[in-house]
Amino acid sequence: MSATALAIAMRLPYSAATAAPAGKAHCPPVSLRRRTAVVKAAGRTRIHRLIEEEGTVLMPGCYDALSAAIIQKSGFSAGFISGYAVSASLLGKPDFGLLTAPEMAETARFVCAAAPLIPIIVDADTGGGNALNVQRTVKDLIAAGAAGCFLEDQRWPKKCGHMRGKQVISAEDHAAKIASARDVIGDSDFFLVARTDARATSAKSGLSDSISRANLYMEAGADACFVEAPRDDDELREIGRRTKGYRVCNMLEGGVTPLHTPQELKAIGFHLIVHPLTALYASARSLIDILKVLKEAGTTRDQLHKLSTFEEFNKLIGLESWFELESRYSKVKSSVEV
Ligand SMILES: C[C@](O)(C(=O)O)[C@H](CC(=O)O)C(=O)O
Ligand SMILES: [Mg+2]
Repeated sequence: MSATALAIAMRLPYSAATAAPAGKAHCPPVSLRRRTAVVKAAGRTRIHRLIEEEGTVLMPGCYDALSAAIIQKSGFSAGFISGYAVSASLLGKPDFGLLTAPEMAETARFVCAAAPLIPIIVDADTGGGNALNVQRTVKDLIAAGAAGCFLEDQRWPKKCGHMRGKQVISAEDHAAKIASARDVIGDSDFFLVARTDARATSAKSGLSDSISRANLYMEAGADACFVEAPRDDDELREIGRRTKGYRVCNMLEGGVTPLHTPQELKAIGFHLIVHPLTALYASARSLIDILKVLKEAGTTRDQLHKLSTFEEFNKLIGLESWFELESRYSKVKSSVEV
């Protein structure tokens, strides 16, 4: 029996089943590791605390430093870096498995620095490969300052959860990836969401398959599960009833899942509500509209109300604090010269 299968059969964290034999051991004994896992499951990350305080946490998706700063300024208590949106903004390409894990980690560094007051969960897609690649990806995201990630069970090259043509890897292989992520997270303040895309693989059995997968991934060490792309309210309710632990719901404008408020989703058992594309679609809409004006009229002077003002924008990115810094160090310089 493989280590993963053993871990799953024994309902142990994968790490416990793969611990080195006594004598060579560099891992704590199984009993200790299990206890550690229990303590972590009780949840001591920023995201656990937010869920405990707020019940449901509404997380808009961002795609760069500026959109993250605006999310923080708008008063949201957490944010999400959307793979779909970064693929679009950084590469100008669809969510089709083209964005790489290092590109996302680099984006996460800029985003987390631009919104330091709120925890940011990152879309890690499939984690960049197998269980070993997952460890590198998660380490890079922790180093970038991220507060957690989503890790999905699609076969690479993946696609946006609401597109056709998705495939998934075996449940056991993804459980191993979740266990491997859990091991590398250790004591870091990092929240692990296991996503399954199995709903789309069969109209008949997709929902029950994705619910069993979500529960398996929870046992492998995830903090929350995310069944992607339920089709209607009955399916949302079934996910709320039959999956374990904290649950993520994806509210994609134009996707296959009906849109709901956090209160409505709370009532059926969801905790983290992602609006991954609201900011991206709003920016695209407003760019399309104003650039049309500029192209046709050759000026924006009659449409200035559609733009952020010079003052408003400079305030948004904290210009005054940079003037203050500049003057502080100019004084130091001039006193040295005198
Ligand atoms: C959440 C998501 O993974 C993302 O990249 O933002 C996407 C977006 C979406 O289409 O809702 C996904 O669901 O695959
Ligand atoms: Mg994604």
